[in-house]
Amino acid sequence: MNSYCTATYRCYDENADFGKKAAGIAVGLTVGSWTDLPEAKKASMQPYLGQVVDVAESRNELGERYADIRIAYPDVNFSRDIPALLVTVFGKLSMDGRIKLMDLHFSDPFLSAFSGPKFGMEGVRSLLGVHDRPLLMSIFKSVIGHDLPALREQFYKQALGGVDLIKDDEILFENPLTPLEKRVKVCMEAAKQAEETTGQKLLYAVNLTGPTSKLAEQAVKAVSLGANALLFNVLSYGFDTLRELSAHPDITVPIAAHPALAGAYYPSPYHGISASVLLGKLMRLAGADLVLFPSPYGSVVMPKEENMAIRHALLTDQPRDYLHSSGNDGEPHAGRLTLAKSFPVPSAGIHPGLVPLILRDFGQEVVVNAGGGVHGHPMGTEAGGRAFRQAIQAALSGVPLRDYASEHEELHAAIEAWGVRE
Ligand SMILES: CSCCC(=O)C(=O)COP(=O)(O)O
Repeated sequence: MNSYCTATYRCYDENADFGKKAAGIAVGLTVGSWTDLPEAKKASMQPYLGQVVDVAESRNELGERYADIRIAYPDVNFSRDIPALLVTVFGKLSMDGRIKLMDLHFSDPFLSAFSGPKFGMEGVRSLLGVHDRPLLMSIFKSVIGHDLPALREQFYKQALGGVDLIKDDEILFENPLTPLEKRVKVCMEAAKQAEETTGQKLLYAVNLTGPTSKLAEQAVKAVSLGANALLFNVLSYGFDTLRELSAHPDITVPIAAHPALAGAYYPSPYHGISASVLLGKLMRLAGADLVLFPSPYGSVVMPKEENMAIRHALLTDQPRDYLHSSGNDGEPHAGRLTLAKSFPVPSAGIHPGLVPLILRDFGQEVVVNAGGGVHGHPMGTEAGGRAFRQAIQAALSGVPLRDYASEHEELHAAIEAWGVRE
């Protein structure tokens, strides 16, 4: 029986016959010359022909005419990898007028080729031993041009503040002052030293950079030197690179996906790929254990409904049928598999006064993440981490931040500096 992956597009055009447009896509991105073929040839091409599932015409709030078009693509047309799927459903089409890829549905056979996140949200929690609250991540800031002792100092202060994860800045690449090998060594030493004081485990996501052909080797080396997490700029390398790293048997640490370049894809209503596909479905499918994306509250703002759609894509159960051999009769049997959940990490311009909003929208299934909001704290980096932990505790207890701050000086100072949005 044929199986299909389905793509939904929003296509803007004042005059187009959207039914014709949809048929053109279904044919053009699959068998190509359908209309010119003799009947016998048409019949033999049928299994490879895209199918128009739905065409729903409407107008937006500006009065512009559009249609949501759904096309099913036969799995037989493409190999089971993300590059092949994306080139099929949105390769040439991405350049053909005002059209945006809004959603993707993966067939079970396609999905069965992916293992998804190796750790996922629960795996990350288990590594840290924290299951009853949102996690807190801080970001190295002002690291370019600094040497190893300066980096170590910054790491140590962040760790003492009670954060669960520390990530490199995504713009920290291989450099003579703080090369990855040395960075991992000094930072993991600082993590150990801080743990003696805080009693808290910590993951350090070191930025994996350099030529694509060397990435796996670099990652394995980082892990062998003690790195316990990786940061990866997924969109500059491609989803399949993430999938390879995530599936690599010797890369035994969680991978945090950075959204750098995502703004070139999702913000326009007329072009690109929706945020929930780009930073939700595809990141999870490719194996990101944590996914960073702009929040609706901070300095780089994404509309709330898009944020919630990403959240849904990262967290919702996606049971899938798959075939495996039972080992007894050698026959394939249907089983049930679910991709592990990816931890949502709404980011950019986050400060403690925003924590109640983050928890309201994401519940406990979230990593609160901040760079400037930690290091820019009036009492310093360590106090910055504490202020966030206090804000999380207040929000979990249902206590207004200002009330909680009356007995917690770090939170009080953060609120004085940046205010509260509840
Ligand atoms: C746009 S999401 C990525 C956020 C990020 O990587 C970052 O460095 C944010 O830093 P901030 O000082 O704004 O917390």
